Amino acid sequence: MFKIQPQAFLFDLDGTLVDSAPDLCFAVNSMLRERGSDPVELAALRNWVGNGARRLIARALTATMDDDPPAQEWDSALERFYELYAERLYVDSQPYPGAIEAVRALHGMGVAVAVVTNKPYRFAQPIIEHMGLGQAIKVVVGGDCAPARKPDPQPLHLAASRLGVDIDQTVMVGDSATDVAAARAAGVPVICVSYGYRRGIAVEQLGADMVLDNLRELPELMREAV
Ligand SMILES: O=C(O)COP(=O)(O)O
Ligand SMILES: [Mg+2]
Repeated sequence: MFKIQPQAFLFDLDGTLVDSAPDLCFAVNSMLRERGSDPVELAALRNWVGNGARRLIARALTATMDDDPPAQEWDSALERFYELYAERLYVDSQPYPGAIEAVRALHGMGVAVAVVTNKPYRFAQPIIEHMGLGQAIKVVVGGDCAPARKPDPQPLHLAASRLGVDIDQTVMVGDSATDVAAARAAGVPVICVSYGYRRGIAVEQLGADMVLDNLRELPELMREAV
């Protein structure tokens, strides 16, 4: 599959390494309740994650209000969500099966690992630490770290440069069309997981170079390619 033996993997976070939707949903619903709105279903919210917190809140407000709220209300809803989510980053969130062992195995093989997420850095980094991956994941690029978020390729370039590897020596691993588009824009191969948050798009429609059901398969592929 790989034309090159990659020096680094760039992992998406939400929907790829961690099922973060339950804690996101709790914070979104706490915010909505405070505003007097009805809560949203976890199943619906899973389809709204992946384009950053602002878009998540915009989707939640649009789904629960008859009319679009005034601009300053979007901002205050987002700020309140940030406060509520900060208190609860990993109460019900779970790493996906195989994710932790895959990252550790790649690290042990001398492959550099970064996370490139649209989640704000201040939320992403503690989740990675909590999963026990703070040592293995050398670089975390959050949605607020580069001038633009995925699907723009800039966060991938930033991650590669912080890792000290050429972008051509990296492979992106993600769960969504956003990740595939960012990888294509950066000209790097992309692997998608068959689970995660895809906004209703079938995994076969994403146009990934490879689909994996479990990230545990990734270090095996690297070993086979040696
Ligand atoms: O949209 C978000 O906040 C996070 O999304 P990502 O980790 O899948 O990039
Ligand atoms: Mg994702």
